[in-house]
Amino acid sequence: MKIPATIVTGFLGAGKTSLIRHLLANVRGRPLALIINEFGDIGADREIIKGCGIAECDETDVIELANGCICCTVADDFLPAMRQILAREPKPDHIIIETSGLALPKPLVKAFAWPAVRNAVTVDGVVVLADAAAVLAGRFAHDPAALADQRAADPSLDHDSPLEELFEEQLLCGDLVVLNKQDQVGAGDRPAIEALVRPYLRPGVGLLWAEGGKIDPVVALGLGIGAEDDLESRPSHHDDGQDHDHDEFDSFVLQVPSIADPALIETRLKVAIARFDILRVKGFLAVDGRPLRHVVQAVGQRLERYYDRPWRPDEARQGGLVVIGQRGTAGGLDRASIARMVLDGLPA
Ligand SMILES: Nc1nc2c(ncn2[C@@H]2O[C@H](COP(=O)(O)OP(=O)(O)OP(=O)(O)O)[C@@H](O)[C@H]2O)c(=O)[nH]1
Repeated sequence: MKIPATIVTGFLGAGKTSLIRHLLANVRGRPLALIINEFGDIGADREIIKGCGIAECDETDVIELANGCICCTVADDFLPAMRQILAREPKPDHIIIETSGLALPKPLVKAFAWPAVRNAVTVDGVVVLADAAAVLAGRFAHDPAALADQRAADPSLDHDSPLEELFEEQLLCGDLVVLNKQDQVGAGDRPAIEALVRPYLRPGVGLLWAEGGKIDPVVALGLGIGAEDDLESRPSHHDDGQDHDHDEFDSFVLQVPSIADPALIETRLKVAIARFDILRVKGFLAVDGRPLRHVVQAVGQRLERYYDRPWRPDEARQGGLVVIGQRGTAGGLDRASIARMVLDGLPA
C-alpha cells in the first residue's frame, strides 16, 4: 500500500498551519507525518503545532525544512526528508507537506515521480488555501509587505514573477481549493470571491469555504473514509447509500463489479467528478484476471490508481468506491446518475 501525501499550499497567512492543526486534531489517532517548509522565524509553525495540547500532535512525526523554498530545494531537502519518513516503522497512514507561502507546488508534485518516492508514496491531493478577504480586496495575501520581505530574504528563490502569477500557479495546481477566513467577508461577497478564483481552477476542482482552516479531514485527507479498514470488510451484497454523518457532505458507496479496463473507469470517473461536484473518491476495484486489488483515490481531477495487494481468498472480488461531495451544490451527488455514468458510461 502506498502512503498518500497531501500537499498544503497557499500564501503567507492564508491559514495553512491552522488547517493542519485542525486535521491533526481530528484524524482520531491515525499516525501522520508532517513536513513543514518555512523560513524566517525557524520553528514557529512546529511550535504552534506541537504546542497545541492535542495528544495526536505529540505523536506526529514533524520534519522541518528551513533552507528556503521547498520547490527550489526539492532534491536537497525534500527527498532526504521523505527517505527519513519512509525508513521509520511503523509507517504513517498519511504524509502532510506544508509548503512555504512562496512555493510553487508543481516541482514538488513532480518530485513524487522520482523512483525513490514513487514506489512508496502517492500524491493524494494538493490543497490550496486562499485568504478570502484578501482575494476580495485584490491583495491575495493578508500582508503583501511580509510576503515581499519573505521573498527578498530567500536567496534560493528563482521565481520572481509577480505575486498574481504565483497565486494563479498555486490555484492551477490545486485539487481542492479552500477559501479561508470566511468570517472576514460577508455572505453576499462570496459569489464575487468565487468568481475571482474559479477561472484558475481546473474543471472538477472542489471549492470549499472555511474558517480557521476547518475542513473535514475525510474530504481533505480521505482518512476515516472507511475505504481502508471498512470497505473491504463490507459484504458484497451491501446496499449503496451508506451515509456518513458529516453535515456539509454527502457520501455513498458505489459497488463496482469486477471490471476489464480500469483506465475506462478512470476516464468515466473524471467526467463524473467534473459533472457532479464530487470532492473525493476512494476505494478498490477488482480487475478481471488480475490477482491484485486495484486502489483508486481521487481528489478533484487528480486520480491515482495502483495495485496494492492480492485479494484474500476469503474476500469477495468486488470493487467499491466511496464517493463524497458537498450537499446542496448545483451538481449535487445524484447517486443513480453517477452510478450510470461510471458503470455504464452513459451520459447523466
Ligand atoms: N479571522 C480569521 N483568522 C484566521 C482564520 N484562519 C486563520 N486565521 C489567522 O490567520 C493567521 C495566519 O494563519 P496560519 O494558519 O498561521 O496561516 P499560514 O498560511 O500557515 O501562514 P504562514 O505559515 O505564515 O505562511 C493566524 O493569526 C490565524 O489565527 C480565519 O478563518 N479567520
